[in-house]
Amino acid sequence: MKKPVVVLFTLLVALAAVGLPIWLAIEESGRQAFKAESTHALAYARDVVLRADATGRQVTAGVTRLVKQHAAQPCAPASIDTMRQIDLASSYIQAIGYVEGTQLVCSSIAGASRTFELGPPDYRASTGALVRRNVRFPFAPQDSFLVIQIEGVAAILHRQLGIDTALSEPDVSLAVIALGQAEPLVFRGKIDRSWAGRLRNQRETVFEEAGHIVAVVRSPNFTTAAVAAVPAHYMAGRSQDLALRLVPVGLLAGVTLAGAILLLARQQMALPAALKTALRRKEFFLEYQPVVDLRSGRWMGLEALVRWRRQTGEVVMPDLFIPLAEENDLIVRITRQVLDAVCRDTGSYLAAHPEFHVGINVSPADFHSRELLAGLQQRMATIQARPANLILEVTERGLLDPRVARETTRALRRHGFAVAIDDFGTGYSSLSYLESLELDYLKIDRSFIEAIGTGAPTSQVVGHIIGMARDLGLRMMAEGVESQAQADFLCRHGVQFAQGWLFGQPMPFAEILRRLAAAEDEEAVARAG
Ligand SMILES: Nc1nc2c(ncn2[C@@H]2O[C@@H]3COP(=O)(O)O[C@H]4[C@@H](O)[C@H](n5cnc6c(=O)[nH]c(N)nc65)O[C@@H]4COP(=O)(O)O[C@H]3[C@H]2O)c(=O)[nH]1
Repeated sequence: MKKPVVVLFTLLVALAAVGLPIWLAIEESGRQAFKAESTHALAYARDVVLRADATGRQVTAGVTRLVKQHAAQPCAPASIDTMRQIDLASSYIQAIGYVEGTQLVCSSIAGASRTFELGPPDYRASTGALVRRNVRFPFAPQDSFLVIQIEGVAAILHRQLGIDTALSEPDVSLAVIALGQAEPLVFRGKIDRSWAGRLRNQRETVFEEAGHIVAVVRSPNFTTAAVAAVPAHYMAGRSQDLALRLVPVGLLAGVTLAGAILLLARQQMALPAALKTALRRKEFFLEYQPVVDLRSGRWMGLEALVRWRRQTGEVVMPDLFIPLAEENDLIVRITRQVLDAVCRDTGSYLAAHPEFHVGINVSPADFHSRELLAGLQQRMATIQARPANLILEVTERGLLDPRVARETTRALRRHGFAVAIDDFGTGYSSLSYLESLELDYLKIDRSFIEAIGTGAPTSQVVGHIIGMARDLGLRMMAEGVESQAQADFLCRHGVQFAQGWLFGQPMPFAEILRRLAAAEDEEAVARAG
């Protein structure tokens, strides 16, 4: 990616990193405010259900008592006395009386001396009760009453009873609704007739509609429901309060995140420059990992692995900087320094041990560079080693261009260098393509070695790779061998060489020399004994 694109992209990501937590904080404030107002509305609706049910129970009890005791003479003085007792004992029933037709013929209010016209009922409930929503009496013309008539007994209820809650919040609307009826039994404020329908089969529900947070709660005892509607501006106020607390936290998190992104991006963008400086200061050094002959257990070679020691003392591993060096056209210069280091470290050992080899990783750019072969020849001559001492390890990525791959591998081998295909199995090289190349070794990637004996889908792949290498007449090296079981499996299946932590981790060449010398001493002792 070009630098301006990277800068623009980084800035966009940093901006998103600031904006996203703020947006999330605002969203969360809204969500929490809705939750709080839902709880608020539900509390009112549940309270109204409790009151409505208590009213219903008192009405049923009053009616049952009157019918049981005075059905024969409902307007006799004894019945009027019972009516008055019911009145006094009940917290919700205003008055109770006996009805004939549409007339209240006697009641706890006026005894049997005065009758009152109630008018026709508004509807008959599913329980058989007749309901009049709006009855006025001549002695209290300013008030209207709810009258529930069961078995000839009428209970007179004040329309505010049951919804005389939330007095400190008069803009909260409340209602008791008989399910299936369009008009509420009692209500205050603005109630939409369709709200009760939103209950469906649920016991309670909450939703936001028409500028209100609406809660509807079904009565567990009667075919009624209570509705409470809290104005949405309550939520806005609460949301603002929450946002005032959450947004600064979001802002802080966003700015920290954006700062971290910018810092990382700066470091990333500074890395190519740092790599150039590292090349100038020669900050790269090598560690070597032993490669063993699986049958004899002897070390028959090494793989050179580059590391970068920064001025701070920090050692950077190749997985982090090789891809960057490849992207920034610096890899050929790094390979040059790697070759110099290999010659410096191993030169005299290789000159004295013609059968020993060192594997060197070459990137696609090295493989395409004309200077690779000449540079190798010149260095081998200087240290008086044989080209066969070096194995050039190239990944499938480096062999993507068939023409270059064929020419380079042929030229290298003609001059005595060995070529290995590295990390085999991670690319897409076909058998026929590999057949057309001149190669010496096939290195089986660590991921397939890891899978041996695990039952993982890739555990079968190693067998196919071994078969393929055999068909191509290539010697095999397994990478990343960590257990004796893996080593035994590979040896049994004809893999000749292996490297991995089982045999030795990458180490400085001085340590390699010490171990090689110790092994030689042991062999000498064994021979003498
Ligand atoms: N978990 C596990 N890991 C093991 C085991 N045995 C070896 N390894 C690690 O596996 C990697 C083997 O090297 P690679 O496949 O060529 O993979 C190399 C190679 O592709 C690249 N690289 C290293 N040195 C150079 C170099 O000089 N030039 C180029 N172009 N690439 C290099 O960097 C990669 C990583 O190198 P390292 O970090 O040194 O990691 C090394 C080595 O330390 C084991 O038993 N278990």
